[in-house]
Amino acid sequence: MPDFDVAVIGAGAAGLSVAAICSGLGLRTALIERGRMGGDCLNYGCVPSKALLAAAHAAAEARRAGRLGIRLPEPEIDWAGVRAHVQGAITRIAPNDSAARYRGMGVEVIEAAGHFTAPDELEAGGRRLTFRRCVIAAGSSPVVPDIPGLDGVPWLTNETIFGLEEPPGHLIILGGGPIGLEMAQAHARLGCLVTVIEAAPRIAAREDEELAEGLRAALLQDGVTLREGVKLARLEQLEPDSHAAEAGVVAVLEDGTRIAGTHLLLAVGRAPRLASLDLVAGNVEASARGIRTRADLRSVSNPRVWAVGDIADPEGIGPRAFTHVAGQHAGVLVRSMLFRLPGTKVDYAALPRVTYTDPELAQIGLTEAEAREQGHEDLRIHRWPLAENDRAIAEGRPEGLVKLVVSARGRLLGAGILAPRAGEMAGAYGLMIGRKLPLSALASLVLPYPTLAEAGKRAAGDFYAPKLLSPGVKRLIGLLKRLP
Ligand SMILES: Cc1cc2nc3c(=O)[nH]c(=O)nc-3n(C[C@H](O)[C@H](O)[C@H](O)COP(=O)(O)OP(=O)(O)OC[C@H]3O[C@@H](n4cnc5c(N)ncnc54)[C@H](O)[C@@H]3O)c2cc1C
Ligand SMILES: NC(=O)c1ccc[n+]([C@@H]2O[C@H](COP(=O)([O-])OP(=O)(O)OC[C@H]3O[C@@H](n4cnc5c(N)ncnc54)[C@H](O)[C@@H]3O)[C@@H](O)[C@H]2O)c1
Repeated sequence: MPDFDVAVIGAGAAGLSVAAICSGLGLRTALIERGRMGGDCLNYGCVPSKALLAAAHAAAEARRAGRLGIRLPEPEIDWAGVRAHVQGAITRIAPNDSAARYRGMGVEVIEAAGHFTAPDELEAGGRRLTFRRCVIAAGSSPVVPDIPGLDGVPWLTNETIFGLEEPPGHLIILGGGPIGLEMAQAHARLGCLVTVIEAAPRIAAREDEELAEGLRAALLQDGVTLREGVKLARLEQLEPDSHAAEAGVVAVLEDGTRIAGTHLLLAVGRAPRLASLDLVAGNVEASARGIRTRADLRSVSNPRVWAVGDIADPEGIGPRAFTHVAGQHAGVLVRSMLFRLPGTKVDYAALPRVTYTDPELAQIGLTEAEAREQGHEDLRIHRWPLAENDRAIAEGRPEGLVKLVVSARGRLLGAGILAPRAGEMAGAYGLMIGRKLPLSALASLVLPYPTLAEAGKRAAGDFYAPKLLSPGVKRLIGLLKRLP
């Protein structure tokens, strides 16, 4: 008889969801965590980043109130107050993820590092435990790139930046993906100089080019300096002298430009946390992208093992590092591991992602470029600019757009939104794509007026406009008007 029905390694978003479900279904469940309960999302990711952005956006609202005829003085940034807000948000949410709460649910929480000792056995905190099923939910950590000089300079990652006691004078950010861009706007709006260095030709390289263009304009407006399509040659230590008030870092670019900053943030991607798990002992195959699993998240090599969250690499398509994907994975596990339903698969067709800048950039399903790469032909692209949306105009925020990627037969493949709080609009598009609803469902939806969401409905309506206004329909109306 194994000690546990299910042993979960990692108490981040993925592991917590799995442990709660398993224990709720009456399984003897162990949850092994070596760091802080709640993992990255609560402690070093989503929660502190969104809390910091909220403070930054409040400062920006005050600065742009002049657009509405309200003149406010330049806001004073109380960094200690901002930090208290960020830490307060973590503290307020932490009880939901706490060891005490999970023990109360009947989960055996082991606060130690865990690793395999055999295909059906783990060691954690000096204790050996056997399991029927093991779920690896050990997450990912920031990539530390191999850059000459990095060893000799101080640097930050998402694990350390939220702990800064003073605001950075000049924050240099390596990487213009979601972490880099959210942190760039947050710090710029809180009064720091910010330079983003992005090796790819443009920031937000994965996002739709038109939407990313609008985001770029917003960041430039906030005073962020963007260096795109340029590589970092090396880093040098900046000693304090009569010119530089503070010690710091000099980023030397391949084109010879030297950028002196007080702090350096690494935001160049994530790597799965495989090293400490002793996967060989567990007969668990992995690659640099994560634990290799089948579409139902079961390990390809050890049938007792599953992987969820950032560390999972289902069918070689690579991880999708989002908290809502961790939740989706937990749902897949219920069907595949617990109920043994055949044919269960992860499905990312309707997956949303949001960069929580202002405006937010939300993408649900495929971008236009992704749809073309996947071989979809005869695509219809329908846009509606916020400049044509009454609510956006009334609120003085007419920058942004909704862009729909539609098949010739009227099936929504993807939706991109650049708008304030765009993420709040993602749900309807996820439902449309996930449930394969025809575009007419969106075009005929009655939405409250005036809302930003109407922009999507207008874009969908555009698909039908040529058919509605066709000569045939006009002829039919001409005939019908003669009827009494
Ligand atoms: C700055 C930032 C902002 C983000 N913002 C968002 C956002 O707004 N929205 C969104 O959806 N996603 C966001 N993400 C991504 C999101 O945080 C991750 O996708 C999510 O946290 C992954 O959850 P996880 O459970 O897979 O991993 P993690 O949260 O990393 O949890 C894994 C846990 O396993 C533990 N662990 C590792 N190895 C062992 C071991 N050997 N023994 C015991 N314990 C171990 C770790 O200590 C950790 O607590 C953000 C990420 C970052 C970095
Ligand atoms: N709002 C959200 O949901 C949110 C927020 C933050 C992070 N996340 C998750 O975390 C993941 C990681 O985010 P990220 O921004 O670190 O990674 P990323 O992989 O999304 O982006 C990293 C960027 O760094 C660039 N880069 C790589 N090496 C470089 C170098 N040496 N010099 C300059 N640029 C370089 C890449 O071209 C890329 O644009 C995201 O993909 C996402 O899944 C989500």
